[in-house]
Formats: sequence, structure tokens, C-alpha cells
Amino acid sequence: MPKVLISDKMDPQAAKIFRERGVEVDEITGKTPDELKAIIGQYDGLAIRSSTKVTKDILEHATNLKVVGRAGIGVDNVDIPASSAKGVVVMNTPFGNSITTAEHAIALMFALARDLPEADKSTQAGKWEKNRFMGVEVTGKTLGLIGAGNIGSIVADRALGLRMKVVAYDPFLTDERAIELGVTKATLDELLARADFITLHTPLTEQTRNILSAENLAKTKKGVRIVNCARGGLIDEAALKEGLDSGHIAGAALDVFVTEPAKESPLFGTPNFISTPHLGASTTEAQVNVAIQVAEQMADFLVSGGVTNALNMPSLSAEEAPKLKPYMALAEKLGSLVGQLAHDALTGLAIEVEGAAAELNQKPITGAVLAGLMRVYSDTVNMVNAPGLAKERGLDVREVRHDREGDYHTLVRVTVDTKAGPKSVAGTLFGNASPRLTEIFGIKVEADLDGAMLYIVNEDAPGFIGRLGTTLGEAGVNIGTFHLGRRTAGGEAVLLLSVDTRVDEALLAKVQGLPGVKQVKALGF
Ligand SMILES: NC(=O)c1ccc[n+]([C@@H]2O[C@H](COP(=O)([O-])OP(=O)(O)OC[C@H]3O[C@@H](n4cnc5c(N)ncnc54)[C@H](O)[C@@H]3O)[C@@H](O)[C@H]2O)c1
Ligand SMILES: O=C(O)CC[C@@H](O)C(=O)O
Repeated sequence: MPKVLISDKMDPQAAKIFRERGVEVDEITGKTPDELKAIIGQYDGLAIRSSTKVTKDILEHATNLKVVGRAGIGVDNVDIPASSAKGVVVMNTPFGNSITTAEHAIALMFALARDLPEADKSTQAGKWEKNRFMGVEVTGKTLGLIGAGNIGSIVADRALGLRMKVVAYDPFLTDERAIELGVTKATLDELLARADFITLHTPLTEQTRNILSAENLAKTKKGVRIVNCARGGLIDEAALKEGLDSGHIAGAALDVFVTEPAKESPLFGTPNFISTPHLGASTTEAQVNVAIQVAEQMADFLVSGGVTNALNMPSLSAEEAPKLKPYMALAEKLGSLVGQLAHDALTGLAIEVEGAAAELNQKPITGAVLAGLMRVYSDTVNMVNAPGLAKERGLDVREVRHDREGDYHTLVRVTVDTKAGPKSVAGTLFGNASPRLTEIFGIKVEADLDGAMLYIVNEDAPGFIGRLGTTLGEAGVNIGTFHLGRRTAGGEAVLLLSVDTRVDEALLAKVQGLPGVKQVKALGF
């Protein structure tokens, strides 16, 4: 039974769903990195929010880990390249807390417009300072939206409902989408010059880091109010403090900080500055949504192989997964076969699907071929890290889909580009379930690729099979299955034998020495 650790505070629905789906679950929150390292080796899955940092160091101790599930959107607390290199799938829940976070941005905008936290403090201190708190209306004002994705779009919708004008800067926002959202597209400089309020909704990337830098803050309209419910690091905090102190910026509300938890900051205590402790996603509704979603996605993956919202591998629905499973087994065996027989100086490969296979999602089939192939280089390769490894080695990977049906109702063919030209192997599924090799380097041969095997290329001549049987028998090697194919009678023949024990180097040399043998190789599947 797969085992998952929930290491951050999460709605109890998550544990309930894991258990209902046959996944064992431990909820252990608040561990230090060293404490987490000590226990992570037991788990197949790790469900987190933002407190747990999934670093390279933690991953090195995660010997059984297959999936990290983030109950939320941002995955900046997960080292994705290190996870991919280790073959760990990283998933998030991209929509579950979007409305909640958009509402928090709107709430902070209102809090700034009417100075609500200060007014509350003063009133509860018995001051009744009616004349001190003069706010501004949002109606008719311009909201500058930096980032018009899931959350930005909802903020735009709510702001339009408040009769604001919305200008949006997002390099990926199309004209059509801007019209659909009812926003005006702008450059960043235009937005800075026009906005009465600015709200940020981008991820933190090299392009967005300090997008509100000292230089850009200086381009804003005097009296601007700024909200950040996205990620710390989008605003230069020191420059923001200067802008507030000088009065150029009329107010700023931050839910997120460069360093979190933000226990101290030069901004704290600055007039017209409001802060919340990364509460953007903190509503009952959002936490139930993301807990349910992350548990369902992780359980799907661990129990049936379905992949949803993964950031480092293609999606595979829970409905597709059972259909694709035997194809992935076939693809992995074919990849492994070409890897073991023709891995020298590979420059690229083509993965062709034909007949029934052509109706399926090809990406997982490609991933499985690459996993089988790349395992020749490292036994920690799987579908998650194989594409990256293939890329690192400069392999040109091509996917081809043929709708026609050939000799078989369904076929997967892998052709590798080698110095000696293209070499191809192909296989089918028997009964839509059992992977079977049908062709190896142009020779038809039907064989199961399973366990320890021996691959022999020889000249087709009488007496060879007897001599081979005797040689193996004398060495105590029992033959399980025997598959033979040949180009032409008396021409080149291929033998694939399954053997009960792996054939050692000395015996391989003996077989190689038999008359007519061109090549011998021990294979393992
Ligand atoms: N405060 C919280 O608790 C909380 C909760 C949820 C999400 N978030 C954060 O909010 C942010 C937005 O989330 P989302 O779900 O809307 O993400 P999203 O991916 O749907 O949208 C992000 C948008 O940013 C745009 N973008 C990318 N680079 C840009 C650039 N250089 N300039 C301008 N726009 C750019 C993208 O095109 C995209 O439209 C993320 O950082 C997420 O982690 C915070
Ligand atoms: O889990 C949280 O409380 C914050 C989540 C938020 O930052 C996100 O990116 O989804």
C-alpha cells in the first residue's frame, strides 16, 4: 500500500481521501529539515503547503518518493529540477484557491483605500478620530493589473464589478483574452503611469523579480496604492519603504514577503503600510478545495498512475492510465531493448505509434520509451527524469503517429539513429494487455521481453541450435523460451532466449566462439 506524509497543516479532507483510496497516510507537521530527512525515506508521496521546503538535500533522503503534491499554486518551495532529476513528479492545484486569493487582493485594496486597520486600532483605543481617516473611492479609479492569469482575471472581474477601469500588463495576454476580460492591455510603463491602484498576480521568475523596482516605483503616479498577494520578491521592499516614507506611495499592502515568515521588516510600523501573514489562500473554502484536489491527484497517481497538474511531466488522466499502462510497459521494454543493443553514439530516435496505439495520448508512451532507453545509463531513470536526460545528451526525439493499421492492430516502433544508420524494433500488445516484441532490426521475431535473456545474431546454418543448447546446458543454464527469426533461409538469424539465470561473461565468450555467431549479448528486462 503506498504511503503518504502530510507535512504541513492541511484540511482533514486530504487524509480522509487518501485513506478512502487505499493510501496509508501520516500527518506530521512542523518538522525541521533534519527531522524530515530522517523520516522521508518511508514515503511514496509528500503532501505540502508552503512551510515544507522540498530541497535537494531532502530529496536525497527521499529514497521511495514518487510524488510531491502542493496543496496550492506556487511551487517555489519545491526544487523542481532536483525533483525531476530524481524522477519525482511535482503536482500543484492551480485553481482551488484562486477566488480566495483574488478576494484577499480586493480586501487589501479596500483596506488601503479606507485605512481600515489604523481606523480600527484608533477606534478600539477609544480615540474616535473621525477627521483623521479620509479615504478614497475605488469607483472610477484605474486598477493596474500585473499578471492576468487565473487570479489576475478574477481580480479584474471583481474590479470591473466595482466600476473600476482595469489596465493589464501581461506579456502572454492576447488581444482576444483582454477583450473577453474587459481590460485594456498596456505596457508596464503605461500601467505604472496610469494606475491609482496596482495589484500583482505573477509568479516570481527571473523576469518578474523586482518588477516593482526602485526605478519602476518612481514611474508610478503620485498617491498610488499597491497590493501584493502573489509572491515576495516582486517588489523591492526597501524602495517601497522609501516611497511610503516620502509620500509618493499613498499606501501598500503586502501578503507576501521576500523572507517568510516575515517576523521583522523595515516596513513594519510604516504609516499606510498593511500586512497579512501570507493569508491569500486562507479561507475554509480554498483549503478544502486544495486539500481534496491534492489528495485526489496524488492518490490517482500512486494507485492508478493518473497524472494531473504535474509541473514536470505530461498529464495522464485516471481514465487514460489503465489503457496506457500496457503500452507504457511495451514502450519501456522496447526502449530498454534498443538501449541495451544500440546505445553507442545515439543521436536521436523516433517513436511511432500505429493502429489502436495512434488513438492514445502519445506523450506517456514516449516518456516510457525514453525511461527504458536511458536506464542503460542510470538505474534511477523513470518517466519524469528521462526526457531531461535525453535532452542533456542531445538526443533528437521525434513522435510519429500513423492512423493506418498494419500487420498488427496496434504497434509501437522505436527507431534509433546510430552511426551505422537507423535501427528499429517494434512490438504489439497481445489481447490488448501483454507486450510482445514483433521485430528486431528488420527481422521478424515474436518474443516476450522478460527477465534475463540472451540475444544472438548468427548465420542460419544446420546444427547451430544444438550446439548452443549443449553449451548453455553444460554451464547449467536452463532455457525458458526460445524465439527465432531470420532475414532469409541461410542468411542472418536472430535468437532471443529467456534463461533462468543470467549468463556470465565467460559463458558469453564461449557462445561468441561458436561457429557462425556474429554477436551475443546478455539482456535484462
Ligand atoms: N498569497 C497567496 O496565498 C497566494 C495564493 C495563491 C496564489 N498565489 C500566487 O499568485 C500568483 C499568481 O497565481 P495564478 O494562479 O494567477 O497564476 P497564473 O499562472 O494563472 O498567472 C500568472 C500570470 O502571470 C503572467 N506573467 C508571467 N510573467 C510575467 C511578466 N514578466 N510580467 C507580467 N505578467 C507575467 C502569466 O502570463 C500569467 O498570466 C502566483 O505567484 C501564485 O503563487 C499566492
Ligand atoms: O498554502 C498557503 O497558505 C499559501 C498558498 C499560496 O501561496 C499558493 O501559491 O497557492
